[in-house]
Amino acid sequence: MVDPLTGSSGVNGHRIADESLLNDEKTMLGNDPGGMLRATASAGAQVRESAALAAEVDLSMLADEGRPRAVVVAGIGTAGLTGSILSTVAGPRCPVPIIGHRSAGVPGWVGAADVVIAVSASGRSPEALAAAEAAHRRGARLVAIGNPGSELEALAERARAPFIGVPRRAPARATLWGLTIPVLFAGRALGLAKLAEADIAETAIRLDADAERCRVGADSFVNPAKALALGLAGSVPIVWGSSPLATVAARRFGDTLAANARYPVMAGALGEAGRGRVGLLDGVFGGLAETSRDIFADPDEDADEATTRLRLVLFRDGGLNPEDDADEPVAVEERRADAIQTLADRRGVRCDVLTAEGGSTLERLASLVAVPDFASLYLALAHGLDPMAVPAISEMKELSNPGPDGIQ
Ligand SMILES: O=P(O)(O)OC[C@H]1O[C@H](O)[C@H](O)[C@@H](O)[C@@H]1O
Repeated sequence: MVDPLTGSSGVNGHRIADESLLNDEKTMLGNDPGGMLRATASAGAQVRESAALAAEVDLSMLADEGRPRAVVVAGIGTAGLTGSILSTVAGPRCPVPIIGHRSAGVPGWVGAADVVIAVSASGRSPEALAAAEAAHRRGARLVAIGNPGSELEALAERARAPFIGVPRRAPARATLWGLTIPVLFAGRALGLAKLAEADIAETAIRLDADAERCRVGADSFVNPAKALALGLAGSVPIVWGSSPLATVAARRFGDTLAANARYPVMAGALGEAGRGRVGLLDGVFGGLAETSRDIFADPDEDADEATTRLRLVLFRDGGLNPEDDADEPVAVEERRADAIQTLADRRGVRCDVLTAEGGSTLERLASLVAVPDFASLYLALAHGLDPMAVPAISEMKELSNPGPDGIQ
């Protein structure tokens, strides 16, 4: 139990990342008592399990009244990210707006013509519960996704709305795939997202293969997640995505780096960053920090540890195929991605590049999420931090929720 009066209680770990910890399997597992590594390695299994669970639920009533005016995906944190994923999979030509709603309830305009997808891993976030309630009250079509036996399930039952139960075995942020697949099933039932069984299977296979490459026993030389984590150690990471799909992955990495490794991160779309935030490369953590570096020094041996530097992680999409019907031609995205690498290079800001692979949107997204998910855990573990227990999150909840007697 965290003592709310002493803000740093429960916080331990080392300020400087210790590379040797990442080759010490026993210590790593000891620092991960909640099993975040195991939960993250289950991504492929989550995809298969959720697909089987979602297939058992009759979602036909969602499409009964025809195409909705809008779809609102309501949920917070990881649950909220599933809305961005649905919108990415539905693609730029989706005829219906798909809107993520990350605060309690639903937007004021939601009514009988709309569909609300309420998502909560625990099945009890006030945001998703209020959304499900509001959807029911306003006569919107509702589907709820989350922990079986939860308040959310009870609410869905009362509203006579379909509920897809996703067993909760880990914190929400390690259940991304378990939550995502049912949201995509709902999108498919509405005729808005293409989701072939083969794409689901291929995505699960890719997640399994990446989990294998990133396994705890594989050392930093062959483990892409450990290598990425060590590159980021001690830096201020900037994570930019070259396309809408790559930006979803970039934001996900921002979330996991913050919650698991407790690093401050700037994450977003490269197109937008290019109009403002790219200026960071010239600043005190970027070009200015780099000009003081000894250019003959071994780049991997940073003598000047006191200087905090930016580290750019660029997620490149590359485009699925030339007839991709996105509004922005792939060539424009590619040129912008090349440009940012040149800018970083000119200033001595180091840059990691991850390029999407795979045949479907879902698989390509998975290819950009899997390794960074593990990297966020390894970065936590290199600092001796338990990636699951985040005292600040519990403390925040304690301080901001009313006590049993109603006094805050
Ligand atoms: O998915 P839910 O159970 O509704 O949780 C939503 C969010 O709640 C908490 O704030 C957790 O710290 C987040 O990691 C989580 O994503």
